[in-house]
Amino acid sequence: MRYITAGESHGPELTAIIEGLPAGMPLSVEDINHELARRQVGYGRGGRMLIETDQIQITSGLRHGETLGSPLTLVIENKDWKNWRKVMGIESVPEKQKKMRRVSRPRPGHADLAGGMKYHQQDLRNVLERSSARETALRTAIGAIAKKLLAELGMEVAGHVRILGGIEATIPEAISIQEIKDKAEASDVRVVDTTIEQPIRDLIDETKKNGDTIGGVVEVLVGGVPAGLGSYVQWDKKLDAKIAQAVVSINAFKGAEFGVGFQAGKLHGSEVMDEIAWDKTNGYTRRSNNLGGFEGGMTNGEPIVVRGVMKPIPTLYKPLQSVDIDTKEAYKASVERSDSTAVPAASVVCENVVATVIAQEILDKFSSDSFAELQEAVVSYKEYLKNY
Ligand SMILES: Cc1cc2nc3c(=O)[nH]c(=O)nc-3n(C[C@H](O)[C@H](O)[C@H](O)COP(=O)(O)O)c2cc1C
Ligand SMILES: C=C(O[C@@H]1CC(C(=O)O)=C[C@@H](OP(=O)(O)O)[C@H]1O)C(=O)O
Repeated sequence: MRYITAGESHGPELTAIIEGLPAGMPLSVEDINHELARRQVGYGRGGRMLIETDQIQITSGLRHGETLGSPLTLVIENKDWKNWRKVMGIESVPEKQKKMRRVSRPRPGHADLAGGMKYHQQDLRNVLERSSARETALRTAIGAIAKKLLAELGMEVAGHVRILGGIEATIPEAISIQEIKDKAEASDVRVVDTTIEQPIRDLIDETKKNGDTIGGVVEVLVGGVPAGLGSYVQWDKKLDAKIAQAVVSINAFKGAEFGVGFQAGKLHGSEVMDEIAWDKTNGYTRRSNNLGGFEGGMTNGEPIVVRGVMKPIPTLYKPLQSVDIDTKEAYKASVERSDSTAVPAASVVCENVVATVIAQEILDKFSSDSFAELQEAVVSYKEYLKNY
């Protein structure tokens, strides 16, 4: 399964084309809209989310609630477009109009300066429109389809915020993936640990008042994944590496780790490796899941546990020092309407990009022209694993 996304943040709409979904998979607009709505909420977001009500239009690849196996086209309208028609029009316009909302003082941490230099652009809006995380609405929509596919095959995905602006959540050890899902859903900062909800909201308010921003760490868990997805035989077949790429490709994400992750550098082997056990009902199991479900670039049958770190939002209402690209004089960076933090929303994006990579891997491994064929293949593979 492959996909491509298109669309500017303040253009008329966002579009994605997905190819390689099996035919006959049940899918509804509601499945996708639910996920889009989850991405839009979250304490700390700016004014844009009050304008948009992201809704999917499916213009190909679906008939009577089932995929056709042909390319699926997704469209999301940008409601804000009506406020930007003059700035974002596709027709040629007089020089004066071209300068409307021109950006010439690049924001440190955003794509503005590097993008302007690379693409020979003198209006940095031509960079920021596409580098904006508005695009993550589409990746969430694609992930919603992936999640639907995974759910039909008995795999569940949950995501939550572990750290926001330095405030860290404590997670009970025995918590199930379903509980994480439900608890994170019930909170506008998407934390499972209710004791830190208010302190986080207070910190976001304080940060916003100071014209500053905060980042954090999100965690995604995937349960029910069979052992043997991904491979050690070639570097680019390693599934943990593909997931890491997907996580770090989310705007503002700077790193990914699995299981104990970077802590592994401080621990002994005896504290990290997951001891192997076997019983008749479940086949092989592990006594711990320190490696986050991966060995040799392959799933090992334990839940996948992956975390991503998001840097603070680069646009600051109290802007940092920059340089005007016309005069080369020192100026404060430009200020665009912005979020104070988007970590809760990004936890939803993270769930969805991870789900997409796993769905891609499953569609690669098993016969999947039709959904029935895929289901049968997965059931029989799981049975084989149990008897291995
Ligand atoms: C859901 C989400 C919302 C974001 N909102 C903003 C925002 O309002 N303002 C901003 O400057 N950056 C925002 N970002 C981050 C920028 O898109 C990102 O920093 C920028 O594209 C540069 O890419 P990089 O940080 O990955 O290097 C957001 C990111 C995500 C995931
Ligand atoms: C539009 C979204 O996020 C945007 C991501 C973003 C950025 O620079 O990445 C900047 C802001 O855009 P605007 O200036 O239009 O408010 C965010 O709102 C979205 O998540 O759908």
